[in-house]
Amino acid sequence: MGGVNVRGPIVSVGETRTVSTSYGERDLRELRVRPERGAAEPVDVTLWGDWTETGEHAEPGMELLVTGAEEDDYGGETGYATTGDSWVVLEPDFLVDVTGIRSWVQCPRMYYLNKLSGIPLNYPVVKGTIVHEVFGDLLRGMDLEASVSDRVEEAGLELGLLGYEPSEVEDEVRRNAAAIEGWLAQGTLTDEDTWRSEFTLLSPTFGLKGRADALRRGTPVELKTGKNTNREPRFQDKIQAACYALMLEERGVDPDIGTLLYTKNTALERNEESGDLAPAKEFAVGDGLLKFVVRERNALAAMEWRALDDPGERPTVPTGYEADANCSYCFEQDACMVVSGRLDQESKAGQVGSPVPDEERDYFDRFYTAIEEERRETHAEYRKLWEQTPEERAADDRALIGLEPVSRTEIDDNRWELRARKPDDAVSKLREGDVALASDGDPVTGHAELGRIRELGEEVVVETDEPVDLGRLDVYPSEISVDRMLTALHDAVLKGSERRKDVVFGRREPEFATDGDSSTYIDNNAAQNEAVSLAVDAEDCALIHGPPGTGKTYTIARTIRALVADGNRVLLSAFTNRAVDNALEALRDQGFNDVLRVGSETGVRADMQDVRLVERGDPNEKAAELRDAPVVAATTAACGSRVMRECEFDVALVDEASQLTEPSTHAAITLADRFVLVGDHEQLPPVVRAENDLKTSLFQRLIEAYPDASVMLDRQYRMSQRIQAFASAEFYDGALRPATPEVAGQRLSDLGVDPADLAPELTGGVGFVDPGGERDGNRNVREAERVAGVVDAYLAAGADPDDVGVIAPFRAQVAEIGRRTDVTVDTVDRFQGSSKEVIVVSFVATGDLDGPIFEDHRRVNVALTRAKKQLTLVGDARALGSDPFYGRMLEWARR
Ligand SMILES: Nc1ncnc2c1ncn2[C@@H]1O[C@H](COP(=O)(O)OP(=O)(O)OP(=O)(O)O)[C@@H](O)[C@H]1O
Repeated sequence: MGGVNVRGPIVSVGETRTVSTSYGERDLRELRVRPERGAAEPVDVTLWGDWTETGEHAEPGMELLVTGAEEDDYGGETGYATTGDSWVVLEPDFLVDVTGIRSWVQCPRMYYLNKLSGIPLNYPVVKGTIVHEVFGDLLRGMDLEASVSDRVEEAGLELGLLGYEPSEVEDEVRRNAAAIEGWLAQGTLTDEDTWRSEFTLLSPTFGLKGRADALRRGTPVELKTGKNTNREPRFQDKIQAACYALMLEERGVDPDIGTLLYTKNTALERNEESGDLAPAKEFAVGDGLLKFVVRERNALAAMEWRALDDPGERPTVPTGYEADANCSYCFEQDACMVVSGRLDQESKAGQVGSPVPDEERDYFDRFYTAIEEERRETHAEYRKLWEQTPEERAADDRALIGLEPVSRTEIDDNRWELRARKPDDAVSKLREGDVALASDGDPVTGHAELGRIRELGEEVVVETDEPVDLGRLDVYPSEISVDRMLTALHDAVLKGSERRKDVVFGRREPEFATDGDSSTYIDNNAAQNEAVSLAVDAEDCALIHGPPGTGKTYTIARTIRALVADGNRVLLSAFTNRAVDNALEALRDQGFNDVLRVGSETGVRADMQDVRLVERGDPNEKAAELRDAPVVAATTAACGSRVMRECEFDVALVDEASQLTEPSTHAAITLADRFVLVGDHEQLPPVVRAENDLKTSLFQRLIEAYPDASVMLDRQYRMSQRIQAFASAEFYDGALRPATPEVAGQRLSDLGVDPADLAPELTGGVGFVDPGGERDGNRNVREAERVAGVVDAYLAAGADPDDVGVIAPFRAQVAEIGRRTDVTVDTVDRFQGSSKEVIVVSFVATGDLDGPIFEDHRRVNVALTRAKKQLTLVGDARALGSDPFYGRMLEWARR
């Protein structure tokens, strides 16, 4: 490709004109752009021919990329023009999923509706998934019969919920698989190396991402479980395969054909169907088609840009008029009309139903925008994969680089175990159990596979579908939580009970039954008892505010037992797997075992595996397990899965609710008639990247709106009197107290440590140490050394290493300290929800205060409330003293 690349924000957009050239009449459109991403002086860029259509979607402020442009100087001023080799891309940083383009070319409104409603649980979807799995198995050389029965069994739960018997599904899958087998057996397709299944592709140039079903000799193959008796592939299917071809071209492969495999064709009866029954349909991947794909992608990206950046009254959404589609043939027509009618949106299909009240419509619009902003931030994370050098990415804790591949071993299920040696000092955000991008060293243009991290010690162990020489492991910024927030928002407004909506949308105060029943649930803690009563009596919702160590988990377990005893079916949910499992453990401790844990094998704690719902098995049994369980426990993320969205409950109880965005909370509570939220809005808020309404939890909003629907647990079972005093005064109006004299009077000496062996500032419950030193970026080496010294002093005085923990505000400092000690060192976010006998906090800052721990006092609250018997603060007294809040903290610590 010759020419130059021009990239930058658009300043102005001209009109399309037709001019006579030596090639005849041609259209052109001029855009003014600030190249070098806005750093350079504006220049004119002329889009020729079909690219003028992309120009129609362009608006000032959008980012434009033109590749292979040629310089032209009209009237003395240097400008650029597209050539025959050029690509024109609008908003290249907006990463469109290939499946999104596929629905967009059918109808832009279908793309929008799919985004809102997600992938529902229905038979074609489940069957499609099974056939895809079988396809992958066959490519990897597995026996057909074995694969079919294995994959059908694996889908047991979903099939059961849909009322299907394994034998009928197996028959149907077998018939579909015959198409695959027949095709694989054809001719020369025996050389294994020419095949790849499930290929993850990311395109920085075209702003595309996706996962191709398979590659055959470098050309894309897509599997469709429907029929197609035309000679040609269906248009939208072709577009999908063409997207993958485009991304392959960017990597230097030049696919000239694409293949669609319509597996249902082999299942058709020849005497009843006419037409071309061959399952495999190839098409030529021409330049014209690829350019069409890019133009469609540009139209989509422009719509998404307008949804956020056009100062219209409501976010722009597609109406369907953009497409020349016939709505009466569309499968989505009903859903389309309902969404249009209820949300009062313009739609080609028309509207049914009456609009939801204004406050709900406004809420929908506001959160739709907030979620899309978060999507943009997520895209910015993807971008770092190619914009940052490997070293920058490693320094940012987003990658482990310089791994030395040790082995690649095929394990059961045709999966691969990759092993590599990790350089000693490498740290990152990655944790065991995470899904990450494993690559040969370059995650974008090299060979990369998504895999799950099994071990993260001296050796890194990752499991993938295909073998990779493991040279680098990257954080993979999944869009799934954004997608799930959107479906949860859709469900919250368009589904479920009116009563819940009345409370959530501020139309009615929550109500409570007043049947005079004054059962005692907990006899040694009045606030806990009141909380259980409130939850049991709630006709809409109850809010339980639980400061650190106040027995939230204990109260949750007691509440669930009481609700079940009253005949309720309960959904137990929380932000993290850890909190869900903790609550289950508390239930077990209270003698209640009738629970079902929904979650992946790696997500669920080892001692809860026995109550975990295994999806594989007999459909009827599996469906009954889920439908009949009195208590189902799952993270809020799992509540957004297509299986959980089919479930109904009387009450949803959500722990860690103050860490959830409103839409993520909806994912759990729309599944139930009533809900109970448990949290503490004085601790960590929801973790989101965008600065918008997602930062405030539903818990916080409701507790401020309906204080009468809440109870604060005010007795804490964790900290000594001395330790809890500051948090109580600063965050809980002085209302927090030790639950018992034993809790209040805990001391270091209870651990067998003799305070006489320690410097005075390391004893007495709370202490402060100023090591001097200098903050350097996000670390302070001198302070790290001193923190390690403090830890050593506690250990030397007899403390058990398991009883000591260190909290630091930045991962760099965590690493710095981690190198010098073997006790647990982590950030505040990782420490929320846990505690230690002795905690040492490193503040890092010198001079002035900035950085995450200092900006948000709620983070400090978490850091200061993890210790039971001794809390030692290490920092620069001058820096801390420069702020009133930290000044008070210093005073307390030095007392
Ligand atoms: N009413 C009670 N009587 C006796 N012990 C209790 C009571 N409530 C809580 N506890 C004990 O106090 C400790 C802390 O309780 P729990 O783990 O439920 O706190 P939490 O509020 O969930 O903590 P976190 O702040 O970490 O979320 C546990 O050991 C628990 O058994």
